[in-house]
Amino acid sequence: MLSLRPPHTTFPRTSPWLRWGRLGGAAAPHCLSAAAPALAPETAAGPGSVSFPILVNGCTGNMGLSVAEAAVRRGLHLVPVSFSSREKVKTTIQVGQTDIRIYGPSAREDVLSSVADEFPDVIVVDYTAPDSVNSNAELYCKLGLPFVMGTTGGNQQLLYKSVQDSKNYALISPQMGKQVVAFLAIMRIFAEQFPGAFSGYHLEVLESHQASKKDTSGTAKDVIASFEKLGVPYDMNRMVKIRDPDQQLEMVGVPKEHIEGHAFHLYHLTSPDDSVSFEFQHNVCGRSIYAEGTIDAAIFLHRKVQSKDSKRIYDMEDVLREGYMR
Ligand SMILES: NC(=O)C1=CN([C@@H]2O[C@H](COP(=O)(O)OP(=O)(O)OC[C@H]3O[C@@H](n4cnc5c(N)ncnc54)[C@H](OP(=O)(O)O)[C@@H]3O)[C@@H](O)[C@H]2O)C=CC1
Ligand SMILES: O=C(O)C1=N[C@H](C(=O)O)C[C@H](O)C1
Repeated sequence: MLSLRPPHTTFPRTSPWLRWGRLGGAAAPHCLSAAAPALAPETAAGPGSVSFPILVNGCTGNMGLSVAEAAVRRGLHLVPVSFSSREKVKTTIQVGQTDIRIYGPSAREDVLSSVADEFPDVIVVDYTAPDSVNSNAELYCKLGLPFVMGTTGGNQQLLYKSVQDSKNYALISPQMGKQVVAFLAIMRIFAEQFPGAFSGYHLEVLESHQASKKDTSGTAKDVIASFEKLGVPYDMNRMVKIRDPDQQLEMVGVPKEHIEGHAFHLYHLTSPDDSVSFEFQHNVCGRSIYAEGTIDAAIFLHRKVQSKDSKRIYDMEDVLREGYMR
């Protein structure tokens, strides 16, 4: 969403969400409280659709579970194993008709190695934790398991290097939601076409996520990279990260039912003399947009592996451009 205020309006340089809060939520983002309707299996797995094995790592977490459920809805074959960071976890999780067995870290390599033998066309999806990104990716690369990395954080340079060195296939993106992916692409193109167009402007970035989110929004970092090319330097430490549920309800305007799963982002630009301002927002409630996008990504990557495409590393812009996103 882009809003242009009339010139000669002085904006506060901090907390536009607080300003909205004071406006009684008039300009606050709107979220539907009902979850997005699930696709009927018969539609999802209709003629011409693909089916292949998919292993979702991180099924004990919110995204992992949502992706596993979406995989079943879309007619993919859910491999009945997943992993935890905890060694003593004796649990199974039921997704559709499948009981997923959760293994601890010490079993990871053996179990994944058996999966690679048993399901040679498997795609692994990773929704774990920022501090697992690199070690998990290294193992997938070592075993030649193509993977979709939805988990944010970690050492991104090292992540790309692991994939490059191993010649494994991977799709890496901090953002799987189709419309947000399109927004990120537009910002990238905007910056390429008009480098420095916002020189001298001042940028404020606010992001609000569920309290359990450990890292800074990877999506916001991506958008900021475009703003920097547009001429606006930004110190990541200045980003306002809201994790407190009371603030989210009162200041940000997150619907109560989405306090435990939301991603609200606000970018506010002001000209040097405060006479012009821009605001961009993308506000997501729930996780269905990411889960569906992740399945699109897995289908895309599966096709690339099967066709032995010479390109090995992809992002969601590739998926969007090739028309794979629903
Ligand atoms: N790309 C995208 O579009 C999106 C990305 N994300 C990212 O996905 C990640 C997960 O988010 P979310 O599901 O909300 O977080 P959760 O905390 O709900 O889930 C993460 C799960 O990962 C498990 N886990 C942690 N370390 C490991 C490990 N080494 N191996 C296996 N499992 C592990 C944890 O389980 P346990 O305690 O049992 O170890 C936990 O249940 C975050 O980085 C988030 O930023 C989220 C939404 C969209
Ligand atoms: O942890 C989340 O929830 C999300 N993480 C991703 C990110 O860090 O950019 C995507 C979205 O913001 C939801």
